[in-house]
This record gives sequence, C-alpha cells and structure tokens, in this order.
Amino acid sequence: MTGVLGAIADDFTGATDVAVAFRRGGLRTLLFFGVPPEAEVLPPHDAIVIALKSRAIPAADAVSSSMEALEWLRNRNAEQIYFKYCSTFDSTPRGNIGPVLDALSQATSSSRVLMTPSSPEHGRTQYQGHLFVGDTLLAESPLRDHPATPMTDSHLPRLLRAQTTTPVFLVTHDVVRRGETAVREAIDGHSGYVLVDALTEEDLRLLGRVAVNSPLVAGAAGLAAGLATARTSGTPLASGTHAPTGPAVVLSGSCSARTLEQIAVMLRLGRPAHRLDPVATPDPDALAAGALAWYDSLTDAVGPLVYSSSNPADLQRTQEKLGVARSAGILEEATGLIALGLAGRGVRRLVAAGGETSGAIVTALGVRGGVIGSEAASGVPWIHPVGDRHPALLLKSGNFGEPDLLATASAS
Ligand SMILES: Nc1ncnc2c1ncn2[C@@H]1O[C@H](COP(=O)(O)OP(=O)(O)O)[C@@H](O)[C@H]1O
Ligand SMILES: O=C(O)[C@@H](O)C(=O)COP(=O)(O)O
Repeated sequence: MTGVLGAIADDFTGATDVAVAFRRGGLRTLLFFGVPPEAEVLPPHDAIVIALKSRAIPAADAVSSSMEALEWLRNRNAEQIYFKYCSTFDSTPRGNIGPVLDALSQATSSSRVLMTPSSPEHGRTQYQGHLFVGDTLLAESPLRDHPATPMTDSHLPRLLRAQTTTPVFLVTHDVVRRGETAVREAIDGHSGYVLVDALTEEDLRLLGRVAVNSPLVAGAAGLAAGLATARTSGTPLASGTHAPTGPAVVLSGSCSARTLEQIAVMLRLGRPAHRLDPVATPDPDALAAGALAWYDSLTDAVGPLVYSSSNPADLQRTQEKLGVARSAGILEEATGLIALGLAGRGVRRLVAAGGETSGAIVTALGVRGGVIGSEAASGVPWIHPVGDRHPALLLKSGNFGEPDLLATASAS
C-alpha cells in the first residue's frame, strides 16, 4: 500500500505507543491529540496517529469521536485505518472496543477485521484466545484492579462478544505457527472480527503481511509494528531527535502497579514529592493551588513529583467516599491546572504517568500534536509539541518502563 496509514488510538499514551511502533517500522509519523482542524498544515508523512480519550467514556461518545477522526484521516488520504486499543484490552463490560469497531468497520466497508492486543515487547501475548500479562492471565494481573476499566476476564473472544453483535472468531497459535498461507486459509470465507493468537514479534510481522491490504486493522502496538514493517519492508528511519533538557516535573495519576514501583523509586531517592488527596480537598482549584504553592516553595529541586497514585486498597477507599467518576474528575482537572501552572513557571519537561492523566494534561495545555522524539523507554517517546512554546512531554503508559523510568526521565 502506498497511501497514508491512519491510526485512531483510544487514549493518549496508547497513541504515543502506536506512533513509536509505526516510526520504528520505517513510517514518518505525525501524532495529534484530538482531531486536528481541517486547515492543519502537515509536514511530510506516511502515517498519522490521532489520540482520542475514548477508552472509558460512554460508548456513543467513543463512537462519535472515532468517526470524526476517521473522517479527518480520510480527508488526508488515509487508505488504511488502524484502531489502537490497549494491549491489556482495557474496556468497560459493554464497550468501547466493540462499538468503535462496529462503526469503523461499517464506515470502511470492512467485512473482516484482523486484530490482536498481543505486544510481546510489553509482555502481552495472546494464546488460545487468552490474554497474558507476562506469565499471568490478564484477570489475575494488577489490571483486575484498574480504577476505570477493571479487567476480570482474560478470554478475548468472550470479552469482545459482550461488546458487539458482530461475529468474533479465533485463530489459534497452531495455525499461526504453520505460516501466512495457513492464516489466510483459516480466515478466508469468514466475516467479522478475527482475534489471532500471537506470541512473538515474528508472529506479528506475519499478521502484518496478512493484513497489509485490509482497510481496517485493530490491536495494540505489536500488530501496528507488524503492519508498518509489512508496508515499508522494514526499512528503518533515522533515529529521533535528542532528549529534551530543562526543568522537569513528574505528574502521576496512574495507579498501575508499575507506576507505583516507579514512584517508590523516586521517593527512595529523596525526590521532593507532593501528594494530591481528593478526599481531604475535593476541589480541583484548591488541589492545584496547593500543589503549585508547594512547587513554588522548592529551592533547586531535581525532578519533583506531584502524584495521586494509590495502591488498590487506598484507591478503593477514595472511590467509595467520592465515587469513581468524581474522584477521577477532580484529580484530572487538578492535574491539568497544575500542568498549566508549571508550564507558566518555566518547566520545560513534563513527565506524565497514566493514559487518562496524560490526556488531561495535554488537553489542559492545549497541545495539538507533536513530533515523535527519542524513546525514554520502549514505547515511551519524548514528544516535541508543535505550535506554541509548550514543554516537551513524556506520556508514560501506566504499565510501561523500568522501575527507575520516572526518576531518570526527570533527572537534570
Ligand atoms: N487517588 C486516587 N483516587 C481515585 N482515583 C484516582 C486516584 N489517583 C488517580 N486516579 C484516577 O485513576 C485513573 C488512572 O488512570 P490512568 O491515568 O490512565 O493511569 P493507569 O491506567 O496507569 O492507572 C485516572 O482517571 C485518575 O484520575
Ligand atoms: O497498549 C498499551 O498497553 C498502551 O499503549 C496503552 O494503551 C496503555 O494505557 P494506560 O495504561 O492507560 O496508560
């Protein structure tokens, strides 16, 4: 295929992840947060990723924002669409992956959509239709305690069937192991959503070749890389720009197990830290003002941390007192205000942990999009915003990065 590859990602960190996968596969990739204006002037590109915040919103809203993104991409010559969802299939019991797929497949006249959340680089694999996080089934992993989309089933066909009436079928790994022709034969004549087992990058490159001419493909960064490689024959681009410099602050609302470890490392290193407590202060303006006053009181602080990240027990207590949506809403609004205040105080690097949290920060700052720079960790690139003088952004997915990532990314 020679036209543009367009991706619609259901959260902001997921969008950076898929943008990196495309870039590594050799595609010149642009990333936009939200659907850009029609008049947006685009530098040369092979792929465009649009980051939405549609993972945990009502399904009808997720569908309408995805359709808006689709229309924009098609006006920009996108001939193939990749719907990026989370490698841990984060979704609510009734959506939003199924409803968005239904709308996109209808609009792109796709009778069959190949997909898998498998992303071996991040430790996610699909086997016999079950999703594994490392050596643990999804529903036994920390994702079962996710604040917005707790994942309590690991069987992907069952999860997807609960979200759509479109037929869902499974291609197991014994078929994938037999090669491309075997996969093509297995899916031939079927219509609907095809969840394909994949354990390795090689499996995903094979699936990328199978899907290279399909108008719609779906999954996480793993299949996105396979597809990019199939489109470019794997010719890499030169590496990204250098890591940015200047004052840095970490803002974390992620309650993922990996983020909690990364925060523990920062605290152990003695980094200045300020905790946002929505129960004590259930007002976003007051929470933000408190955090900014704390920041102003610091002298010569290296990479301070502002966080609300909590372990599952504390999180549950907060959610019982304030409600899930209200506690998240207060914290996300406060975090956006804090990001704005920090940018106004000369902070040049903002390290955000958590997809929803990143979305809140990018939206509050009014960042439209950016150029993908160097990776601070696998799937976590620095983003150099286009337009106004915004700080460089590192949007870390909750589950990504080594335990020292937040500390190293915010070091002087
Ligand atoms: N202490 C807390 N109490 C209640 N909700 C919280 C708390 N800290 C963060 N949250 C919310 O939990 C959600 C975390 O999601 P996200 O930022 O995507 O990170 P992750 O998926 O890694 O946990 C956000 O909506 C955030 O505002
Ligand atoms: O596919 C993935 O795992 C990531 O790209 C992603 O979407 C992570 O979302 P958060 O854990 O909410 O950051």
